Amino acid sequence: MSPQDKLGRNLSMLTDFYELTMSNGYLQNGMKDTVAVFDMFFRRIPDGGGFAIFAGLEQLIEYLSNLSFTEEDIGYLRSKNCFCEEFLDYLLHFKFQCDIWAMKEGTPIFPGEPVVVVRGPVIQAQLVETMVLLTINHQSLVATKANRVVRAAQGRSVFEFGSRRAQSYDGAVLGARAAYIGGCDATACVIADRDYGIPAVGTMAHSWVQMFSSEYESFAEYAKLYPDNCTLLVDTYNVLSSGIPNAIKCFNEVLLPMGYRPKGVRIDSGDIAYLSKKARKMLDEAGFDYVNIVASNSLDEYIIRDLLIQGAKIDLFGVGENLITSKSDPVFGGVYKLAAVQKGEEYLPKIKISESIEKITTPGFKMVYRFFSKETTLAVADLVTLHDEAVDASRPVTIFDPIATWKKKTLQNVEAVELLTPIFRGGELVYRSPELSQIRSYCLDQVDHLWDEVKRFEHPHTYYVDLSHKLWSMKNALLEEISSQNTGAPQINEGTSF
Ligand SMILES: Nc1ncnc2c1ncn2[C@@H]1O[C@H](COP(=O)(O)OP(=O)(O)OP(=O)(O)O)[C@@H](O)[C@H]1O
Ligand SMILES: O=P(O)(O)OC[C@H]1O[C@H](OP(=O)(O)OP(=O)(O)O)[C@H](O)[C@@H]1O
Ligand SMILES: O=C(O)c1cccnc1
Repeated sequence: MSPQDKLGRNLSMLTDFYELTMSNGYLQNGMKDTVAVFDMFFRRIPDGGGFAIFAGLEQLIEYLSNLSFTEEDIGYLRSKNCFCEEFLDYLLHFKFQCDIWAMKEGTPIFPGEPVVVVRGPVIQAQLVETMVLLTINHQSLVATKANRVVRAAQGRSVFEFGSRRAQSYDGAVLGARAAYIGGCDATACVIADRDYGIPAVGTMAHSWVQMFSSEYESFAEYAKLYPDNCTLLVDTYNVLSSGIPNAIKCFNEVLLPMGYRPKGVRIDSGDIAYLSKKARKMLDEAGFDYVNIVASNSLDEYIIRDLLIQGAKIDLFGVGENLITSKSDPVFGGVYKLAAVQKGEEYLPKIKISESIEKITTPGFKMVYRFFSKETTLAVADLVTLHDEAVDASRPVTIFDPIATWKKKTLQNVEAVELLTPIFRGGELVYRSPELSQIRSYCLDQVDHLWDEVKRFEHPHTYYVDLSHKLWSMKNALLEEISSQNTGAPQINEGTSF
């Protein structure tokens, strides 16, 4: 039987066709065992935010640990009439051999820095591109969005309610996982609880209320069944003249006599600020000041922020479609680029040229450090270095903007933390993913170590991601070399790659 993921699927063939044609080509060109280094990085933070959250590593590990090809897969590939038998045999006996370094899940990440580095035989390092990008792009997108929503809620709980509007199964289940990493407290998605241990929660739908001859009866029957977990949906008919009075009646006549404390009411339409304030007053006056008010209905970080500015009395937010699809900015544009090729003991840097400066890749086999101020404990800058370059933070470290090089900053009294952790060595897994709840706590803690200026929604401060002097010099030398080779020749075209 072929290895499977949590939903019973073998995802080894989830790769773009060109990965296979290139890998087949590398083999036929005698380059099969040439060691290449690829970086995954992203260029733009969704929603104009100041940082993103790295997520999806566990699913990438699962995929890479299970990477193997069945006779059926090989038969299918053979039917395409473009792969040589040697390549098909290579796939049939595939054994993963790459080294991988990655950020830990939950780490705040910034444009331009490698978040995953893959080093290994190019035939393999090429093949895994699609899944590296797919898993990390999706979950980082949702974790980033969730973290925005959670920050807007200012300490109030956020429940992820998005399964029904997610883009398919993995969008729902792994979206719930990513949302939890980003700081959501719970999910409505049952399988996400069963398989990932994300607390599953729920209230009731309008259909439940509509199924009974009266709103009160629907509340009373629900309360009798679930007395210790009773949140009533109060907006099916009229929140203030019907829903809240019936909820109070149900609490008094059903739950209190049973010896239970009611939990909450949910408002899912109308002017949520206005209704929540009125509902709070009514509940308080009836002696239920401890009953939570839950709000839902196409919420996002901006509406939540606005509701709180309006003084809405909401204890808990249920957020679905805008979170699970990251509707306002639904693409996390992480890319996977060749950075170096090993030659003997050396790494030949590889660069991808572009007309736009930001799109020129940073060559070389690299490492990323984050500097934390020992005084404030806040993150002050990231430094991308060559992989084996030592960073001595015991002395002042001068960093500079890699484009506007005159912009310099000297960091003193800082601690340097290596951000890329070894995940695979020679194809062997050397990393154990923490429990999901630990990843979530780590994420929230790391976000606490960012400056408020980086965290604001509008025009956040651009966090420094600089290159070490060695790396910057190497990149510039390469650019000089390329431009001198092109002297007299037509302009360097977009797409020129060395
Ligand atoms: N006080 C408020 N300030 C800002 N946005 C709000 C406020 N109250 C509700 N909203 C948001 O306004 C939108 C209202 O959506 P919509 O026009 O569908 O109204 P509705 O109340 O859901 O109507 P319906 O009764 O038909 O369901 C939702 O995204 C909701 O979160
Ligand atoms: O609006 P979202 O942020 O996506 O949150 C999830 C929504 O899903 C439910 O509505 P739906 O109309 O699907 O079912 P219902 O009949 O229970 O209201 C729920 O009442 C929320 O409004
Ligand atoms: O439990 C809920 O209240 C819920 C679940 C899914 C979607 N909307 C609401």
